[in-house]
Amino acid sequence: MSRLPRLRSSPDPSYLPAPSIATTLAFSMSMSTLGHKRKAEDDLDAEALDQPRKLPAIGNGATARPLAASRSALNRPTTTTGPAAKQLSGPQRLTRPEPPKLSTSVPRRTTRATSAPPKQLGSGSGLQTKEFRDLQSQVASIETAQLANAEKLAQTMDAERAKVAELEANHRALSLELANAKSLELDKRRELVSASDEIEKLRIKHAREIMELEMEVKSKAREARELADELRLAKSDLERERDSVSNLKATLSHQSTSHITLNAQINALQAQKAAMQMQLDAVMSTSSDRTLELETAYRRILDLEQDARESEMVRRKLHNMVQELKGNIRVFCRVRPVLTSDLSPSSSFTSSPTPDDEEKGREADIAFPDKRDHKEIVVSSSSSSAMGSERKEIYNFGFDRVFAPESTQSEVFEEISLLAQSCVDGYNVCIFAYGQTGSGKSFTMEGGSTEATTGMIPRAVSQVFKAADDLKSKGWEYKMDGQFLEIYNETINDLLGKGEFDKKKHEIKHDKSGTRVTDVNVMPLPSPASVTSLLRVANSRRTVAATLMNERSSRSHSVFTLRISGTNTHTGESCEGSLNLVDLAGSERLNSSGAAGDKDRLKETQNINKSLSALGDVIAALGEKGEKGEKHIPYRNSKLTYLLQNSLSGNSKTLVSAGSNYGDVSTT
Ligand SMILES: Nc1ncnc2c1ncn2[C@@H]1O[C@H](COP(=O)(O)OP(=O)(O)OP(=O)(O)O)[C@@H](O)[C@H]1O
Repeated sequence: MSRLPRLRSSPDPSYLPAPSIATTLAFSMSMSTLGHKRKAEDDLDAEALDQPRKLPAIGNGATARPLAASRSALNRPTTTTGPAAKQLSGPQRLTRPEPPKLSTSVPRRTTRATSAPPKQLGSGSGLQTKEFRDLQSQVASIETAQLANAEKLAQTMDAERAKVAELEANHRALSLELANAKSLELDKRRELVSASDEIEKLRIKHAREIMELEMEVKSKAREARELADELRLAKSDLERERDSVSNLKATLSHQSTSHITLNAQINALQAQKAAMQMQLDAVMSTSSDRTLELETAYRRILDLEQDARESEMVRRKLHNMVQELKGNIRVFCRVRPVLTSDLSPSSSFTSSPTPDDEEKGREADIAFPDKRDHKEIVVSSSSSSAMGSERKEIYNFGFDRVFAPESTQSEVFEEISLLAQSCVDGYNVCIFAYGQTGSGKSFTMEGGSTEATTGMIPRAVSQVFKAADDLKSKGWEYKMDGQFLEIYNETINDLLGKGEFDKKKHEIKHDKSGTRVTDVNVMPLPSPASVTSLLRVANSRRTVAATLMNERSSRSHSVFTLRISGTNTHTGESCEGSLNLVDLAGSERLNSSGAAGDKDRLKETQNINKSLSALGDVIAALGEKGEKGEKHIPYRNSKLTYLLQNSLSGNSKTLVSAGSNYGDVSTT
């Protein structure tokens, strides 16, 4: 910023007042005193010229005038001629004025003294005259000198007047210059005022700029802080990046090693590939032969599949023939082992005779003499006569198969498994578990909790699923559905339903599509596991109504029916079979069941016996029909036989597993 001259409120000592005319005259008159000062002023002026020019203080009056202006006026070139011009052309020469001479009036006074000499001289001696003359001569010389001086003075006066005139001219010039200077000063003052305004504006602007700059500085400081934070973050990022770079470098070096290893492996593999390519070429060269062979084999497979389908049909026929030869109705006898519970005083084991045995006064024993075919069972009983002699009776029973107490579930199932295959082949199969309460019917049908004791129902179901799966390769696809019914007092209950027992009326319908029971749940069974869950549901539904010997489950027939429908996608054949697994109600006698004195139990037992004898009649009639041809089969005599009509008639297979314990063999 440019430095402007400072305004002054008081006159600066370096400024001299402008000389007035009077002072100029006085100045001229006292030149001698100024002579020695002139040098100093010149020096001062020279010094002032060297100094930076200063402006007079505003309001100091027009009298204040810088000497420099006067000097410059004096130094200004002029066209004036004459002595003044000569003086003005250079620095003015100031001369010491002569001392003032005596005025001309003095000689006039002297002349008057000559004409009238002092009275003292007139009365004196010659000496005094001489002195007087001397004095006169002196006066004369003085007067001469005075005259000379007066002339000189006149000349001087003229000179001074000329000087005065010159000074007056100077004065006028200076006044003019002063006026010019004043107007210049006014201009300057105006300039100064405008400059002051401008300065003020600049100050305000400057202050605003300072403020803006301060704000900018603050924002810059904030930015700097933010940048510092960012820098810190960037540094930490950089550190992390450095770490990761070092890790990457380590990984890279590791990868480089791996790369080298891989390159080596690639080279080895390429060599291997080349070798394999050669092998491939060799193989390709023989592939056409192989393709031909494959086509031949494919045709052969098609032929074999056709053969297999035909064989399957043959197998079905043969299988059925075998089953028929074995007998469409078969009866097994299974004697369960003695249990610890049988050894209790109330047990029916031989060591503790049943009321019937005691009634007859005899003990029963069982033997299995047919060790090869297992078809015979011998029951012997001994009794004492009234005379005290012992009488022994022996009964021989023949069955399609006898299972001794030590027989396992899998051995029993071996005889049944072929019937499961018959179901898949489109035949109806009925397997009955018959016997007294506790003779092992449920054990045989449902089994125990271990794999070894798994019963016939789960095994048969698994077998059916397996057989269906095996036939898939021959184009057969099967669909399975299941239902579980209970017949109690000649009333049908749905064990898969939700309603109360004995309330809902279910009717049995026979039509072309098969047997159907109204309002019962038929569940799709996609896997053996779904059958297991179905059995669990059914068991949880079975009502517990205790009798003297067992529960309601023992006093009702339960019928599990698995319906199998299959279609052959290759041949378009279809078949429908069913597997009925029936756990019959206990076949105990009225007096042994304890039902004789109980009206409800009596009705229960009568219904059980009626339905069991109806089943016996139907089976017997079916057997006779096979031998003699047409015969009426009394299916309608019980709900059970009517329900199973389709599964007992025609080419159906029926198996009765008669369960027994030692004490009850005679009843079986
Ligand atoms: N072959 C066997 N091996 C071992 N235990 C058996 C056998 N048969 C039956 N049992 C056992 O005998 C008892 C009675 O069997 P189970 O309940 O099967 O008779 P049930 O004839 O079905 O009786 P209910 O008519 O009351 O149902 C059960 O504890 C069962 O485990």
